[in-house]
Formats: sequence, structure tokens, C-alpha cells
Amino acid sequence: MAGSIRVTMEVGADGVALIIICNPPVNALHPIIIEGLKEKYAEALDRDDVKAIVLTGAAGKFCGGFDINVFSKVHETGDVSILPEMSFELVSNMMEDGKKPSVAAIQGLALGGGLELTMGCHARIATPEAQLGLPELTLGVIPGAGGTQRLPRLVGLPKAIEMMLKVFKELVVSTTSRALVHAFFAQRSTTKVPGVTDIQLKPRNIRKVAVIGGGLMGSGIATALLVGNISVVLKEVNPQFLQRGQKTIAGNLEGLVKRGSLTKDKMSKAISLLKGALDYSDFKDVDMVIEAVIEKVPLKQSIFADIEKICPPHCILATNTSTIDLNVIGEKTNSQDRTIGAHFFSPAHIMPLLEIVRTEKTSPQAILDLITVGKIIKKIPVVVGNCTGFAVNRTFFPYTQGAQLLVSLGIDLFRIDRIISNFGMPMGPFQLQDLAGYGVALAVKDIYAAAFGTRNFNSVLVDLMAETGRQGKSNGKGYYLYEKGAKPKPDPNVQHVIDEYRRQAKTMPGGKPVTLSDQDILEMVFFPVVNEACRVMDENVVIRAADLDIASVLGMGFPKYRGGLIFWADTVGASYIHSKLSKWAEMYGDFFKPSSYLEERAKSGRPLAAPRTAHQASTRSRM
Ligand SMILES: C[C@H](O)CC(=O)SCCNC(=O)CCNC(=O)[C@H](O)C(C)(C)COP(=O)(O)OP(=O)(O)OC[C@H]1O[C@@H](n2cnc3c(N)ncnc32)[C@H](O)[C@@H]1OP(=O)(O)O
Repeated sequence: MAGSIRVTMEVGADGVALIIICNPPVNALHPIIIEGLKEKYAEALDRDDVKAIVLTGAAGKFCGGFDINVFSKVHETGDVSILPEMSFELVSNMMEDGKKPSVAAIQGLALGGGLELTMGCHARIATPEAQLGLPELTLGVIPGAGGTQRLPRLVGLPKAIEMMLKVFKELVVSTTSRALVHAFFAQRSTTKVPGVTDIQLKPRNIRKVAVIGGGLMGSGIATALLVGNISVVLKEVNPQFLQRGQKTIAGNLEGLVKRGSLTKDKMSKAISLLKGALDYSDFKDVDMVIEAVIEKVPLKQSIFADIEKICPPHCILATNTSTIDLNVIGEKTNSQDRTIGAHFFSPAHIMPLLEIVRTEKTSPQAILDLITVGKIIKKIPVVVGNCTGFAVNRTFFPYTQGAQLLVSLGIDLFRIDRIISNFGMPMGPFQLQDLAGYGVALAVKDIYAAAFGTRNFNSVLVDLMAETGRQGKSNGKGYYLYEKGAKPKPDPNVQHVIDEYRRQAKTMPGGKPVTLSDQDILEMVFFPVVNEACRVMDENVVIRAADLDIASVLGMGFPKYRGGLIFWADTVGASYIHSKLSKWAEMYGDFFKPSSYLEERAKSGRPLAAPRTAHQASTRSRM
């Protein structure tokens, strides 16, 4: 590639040096080009036989601007030092202040940094159809090589503004802008909870929190609290586990320092706020307990019975369960009014979503206090009702199951992952499963089967994966192979597991793989998710559709520029989604059967996000 990226110079008998930018297809300013320009300009300024310079681009295009791939690299690495300097050394010192006249010969396009180069020249000649502009704002940056100053001087302020913002008005009305603006406001509305934040309650001061369980989740939660300046008692069952938890917390904090999001002083302060415990003696004056042990009902019930006796009466009793019914966890206590779900997402000190789960008995004060703690530790709290999987895991249970169903029908799993990542998810459902490990998937399988009846797709794929010694990323072997420092590679040997899976599933019509387009695959994964989201809204598990948008963006990585799950679904249209699901339900069963909420919206033409009517709202509620 580097061979085709170059700057050339020819000096004619007339003493004109022709400098040409060559970097197909748009002659973008790759660092090699910027270096090449500096080199050729230095040479031209130095050579006695050069009297003047003409700068142009190869193949009829002057230059499409700075190489945007370098921005992506900066985003990936956080290292701004890889941005090459062109503003002063090249454009100001060599071109503008150079002792030899230089002229830009513009054909095709001169955009962004490309136009800025032309403005460093002493004159510009352009073909009438050439496209000139400074579109940097569309990338979220400003012109970085002097364009903000030189353009108004050359063409006057009104024209310069037009050239910098010309696409602005078009973009304001684009779906992406609408989606991002929606997400901006949706994120700010999640903490407006009717009956909680509008009844003049005052949040209480939560100074000390006990975290039970020092595993990955417990340590992450403790880290987030410590960084928020809240004292933490970390309780474990033996010194070995406690030490492991404390070490994980220290590692998390060091990681934050490395990322630049915590100073060393703040890290020392955070560590000083942590106390380890092997019994409940330090729980006498805690304001909140967050239980984060494994998903076992009897264990959680006995912990809740214990802490109810030991903790002060004002103490909030929270659980980090991701699936278990809160009423069951608090069943053996008389503290249902202060029992609440604090569902963090892993890694808890980094992921911004906090799903706050309330039952019919949870007091508004407890909800308000947890919202306040959430804000202090820089989380985005979304208050949801109590049901299997709550709002996020419940809405997204068909995401994994739909992908597994497609594999059973004969679709290549790596193709599914590619299509879903191209849509904008951080990774596809199979890579996500590798990352999360198979333990959780296996643990919740029966719970989902019991809760979701015929719309649950019972798959043995993960069981078969586990039986062949695969655990996902944690042991380096899942659907993909994982090696340190390398990108995950699809494992060809997984095909044996898939063959066995398809043999057992018997879902391929006539035993033959089905043929589906990329769009079919995308829709067969996401429309069932939208369908379940409709049930979640119908049962009032969320206060408003926008809460699901934010929960899907922050909890599942749904692309923010699509506005979140429901916003996106409304751009597709309820009636289209309903018609596709109805067709697939006939072909492949109840997994795709449209919900009554979706059916009603498809018939009435009302957006999925529109609030339910007063009558609908009074018939079903989890709040
Ligand atoms: C320091 C400075 O102030 C900072 C900057 O300069 S920031 C960059 C400012 N420039 C821009 O924003 C221009 C971005 N590019 C465009 O608007 C359009 O690509 C264009 C008008 C140049 C051409 O449009 P069009 O003919 O429809 O072709 P399009 O498909 O978009 O682009 C052709 C290829 O060039 C690539 N490309 C275009 N501009 C690029 C750039 N600035 N850097 C890297 N690659 C670029 C595209 O990714 C695409 O690659 P692909 O073929 O591998 O998919």
C-alpha cells in the first residue's frame, strides 16, 4: 500500500516544480503524504532551478482531506501523538512563508485538509465543477490546519461559514442526527421517575456501602463506589477469596489510572476507603448493602435473612442479580420495602448502565437513594420493574436465541456475527457469548424456558460447546480462538459442534440449509428483540420507550447513532416488523410470533415509542 502513497515532483525547463499528491482514491493526507509534501517543498525551495511551485493531486482529484483512518487509530489507541503536524511547518512556514510562489491547481475536490493546503498557497486555480469545503465538523472535529482563519480572509466570513457548515442543515435533519439528539435527551430523562423524583423526597446520604462477594462483579461494583468517594466494606467467605477481591479492586483502580480517568492521589484515597471483612460485624452502620454472589436462590435468601438482622433499619438491601425475581430473594425477610435490584453490567466500574429494579413493595425513598448513588458513581440509572431478566436481559434474550436458531437452520455463525457487527453492534452474538463465558448462558437457560413458554427457543448449542471443552474467551477456545494480543479468529473446528447441533435440532426444512439474505438475517435477529421489547413496554417494565433505548445502547452496545432499539424499530416501522414476524412465525414457530402490542401498533399506525393509552396502562403494570 505504501508504494501507491507518495508525493512526486517534476521540475520543468521553465523552472516550475509540479508537486503531485498520489494516494488513491481521493489523495487523502496520510502521514506519508504529509512527510512527502514537506520533503518536496523543502527540496523545491532549496533548488536554484526551481522558480515556482504548482501543487496538485493525481487522477483528477486534488485532495479529500486528512486521512480519516488516522482518526480511527487515535480513537482505538487514545494516542494523539500519531497525528502528524502539517499546520505550521508545512502550510504556514514552507508554503505560505516560502520564498517561491506556489499555486494550487484544483480539480475534482479539495476538502478539509486538502482545501487548507490550497489556502497555504499564494494562488488557487480551480475547475468550475471542483468541490471545495471544510466538512470537518461532520466528523466532530474543526479544521486543524489554519482553515478557520484563512478561509474567512480569502472568501469573506459569510461564505466561509457556509463552506464550513454547508452540510450542517442537511445533517440536522438526517436520521443520524435525529437519533443522536434523541439519545442525548433520552439519557437525561431516565432519572425522572414518576412517584419517586416528583414527590419532594430528599435523597439520604449514602456514606458506607457493604458489598457481599468479591468476584468479578462485586469487585467492579466496589471499585465504582470507591472512585465515587463512598466507603466500602467488601465481605467474602474466606481470607483467600477476600484477598483475591482486594487484588482485583486494586487492579481495576490501576487500570483507571492507566486510562487517565483517575489520578494517583484519587487512587490512594479510594484504596483507603476499602475495608475487607469475613463476617458481618462491620455491617452495623452501613447505609446500603449490595449482594453480588452467584445466582443461587437459597444462598441469596439466606444472605438477605442475615443482613436484615444485622444492618440498621434505614439500610437499603440491594442485590446485583441479573435474573432472579426480587420477591423470591426477599421472601424470607420483612424488609421488602427496602429490597431493590442494583443490576450492574460487567465490568461494573466501566460500563455506564445501572438497571435499578423495583418491586411493587420497594419504597420510593429506596429507589431515590439508589438513583442518587448511581449518579454519584457516574452511572446512568434506569428504573425498571421486576420480571425475569428485568428490562435489558429480558429484551435481549431473543438476540442470542435468534442467532442460534439461524445456525440451526443452516446459516454460518461467523456470517451472522459479521452482519450484526456491520449493523453497528460492538461484536456479534457469538463473539459476545465467548466473551461472557458459557456459565451464565447455561445458568439462565431453564429460567428463561420456564418464564417465556413457547416463544423460548430451546437450543443445545452452548451445552455442546461446553461438552467439547470450550469455555469461550476465558480458556481461549470458543466459536473463535483467542490468543494474547491477536484478534479473535474463527475456529474452523467448531463446525463439528455445529453439525451435531443441527443434527439434534432438526429445524432445517427437508434437512437442507435455508438460504437467507443479509437483511433477512439482521431482521431475524433483531425483530424478535423488538417484539420482546414491545412486551416489556406493554407490561410497563419500563417507564417510557426511551428508557429502553438508553438501556439497549448502554447495556448491550446497540449503536447510539441509531437512537436505541425502539427509536430504530420506529424508523423501520411496526407494520413491516409485524408482517415479517408473522411470516416467520408460520414458517419457524412461536419464537417469532408477534406480540399483541406490536400487532396493535402495526394496525393503528402509532409508533412503538408512543405512550400507551390510559386504558392500556391500567391493565398491566410491573411498577
Ligand atoms: C486537518 C484537517 O482539518 C482535518 C481533515 O481534513 S478531516 C477530513 C476532511 N475531509 C472529509 O471529511 C472528506 C470525507 N470524504 C468525503 O466526503 C467523500 O468521501 C468524498 C466527497 C471525498 C468522496 O465521495 P465519493 O466519491 O462518494 O466516494 P466515497 O465512497 O465517499 O470515498 C471513496 C473512498 O475514499 C475514502 N475516503 C474518502 N475521504 C477520505 C479521507 N479523508 N480519508 C481517508 N479515506 C477517505 C472512503 O473511505 C472510500 O474508501 P473505500 O472505497 O475503501 O470505501
